[in-house]
Amino acid sequence: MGRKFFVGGNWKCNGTGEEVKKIVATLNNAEVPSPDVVDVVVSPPFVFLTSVKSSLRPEFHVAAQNCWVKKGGAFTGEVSAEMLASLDIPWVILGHSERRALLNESNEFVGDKVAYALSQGLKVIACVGETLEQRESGSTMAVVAEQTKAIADRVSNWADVVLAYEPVWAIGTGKVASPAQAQEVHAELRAWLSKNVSADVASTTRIIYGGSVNGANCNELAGQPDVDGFLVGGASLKPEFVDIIKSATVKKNA
Ligand SMILES: O=C(CO)COP(=O)(O)O
Repeated sequence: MGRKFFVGGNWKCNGTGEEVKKIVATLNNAEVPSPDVVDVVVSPPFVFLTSVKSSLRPEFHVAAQNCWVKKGGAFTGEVSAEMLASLDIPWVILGHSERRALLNESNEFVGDKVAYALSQGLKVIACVGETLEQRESGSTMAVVAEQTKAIADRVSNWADVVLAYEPVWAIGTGKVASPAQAQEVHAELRAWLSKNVSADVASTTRIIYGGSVNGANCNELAGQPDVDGFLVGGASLKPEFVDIIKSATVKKNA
């Protein structure tokens, strides 16, 4: 079926210069499956992007955690997609729930960002996910479908998109989705893509899970048929991120 496992590390707003050097050294010294088996992408804060890119082993890649919605210009404090592209930063995370919630990024704004970043040659990790309240009221699928639709309405080529399902209630809480809960939403998202985009996009687009993934729970999650990898927060700052990268072999052997 050819969906290569994908492990992203979202460092969020963490790390000093010294800490970043340590994380990079750990990753550079780790024994991990070959790049034929797993894509590894780490996402440091903007200020560390170029130094991490140049010091990280070449088969691992970097992602920005955000970029501006359109061409750069008089937008103080923002970083544009074309700046990232000009520095050969290959990936960007867009629509993370922390930005949706704290910075009021709407579905439409996130969709516009995804389309613009793709137009500039970046690859996008696009995040969707429901809050606890939404899950408890039974609207999980409606919420993630709406978020995905705002992207699908603006994007025609999905080859450079990875979809990250990150339930808000599982982020940073230690309350990981059960393998069955993750599988259920991933399968429904894939069915949504099949119905609303195309069967081909549904079968080739990687849908990764994020929310309290760690070295102890990654293998069981990776064993789910529609879980194509992870977007890891807290544990991506620790040596156990290497164990999470290794969970790619669970999928390979499944
Ligand atoms: O938000 C996340 C990744 O983008 C997940 O964060 P945690 O792994 O810390 O729960």
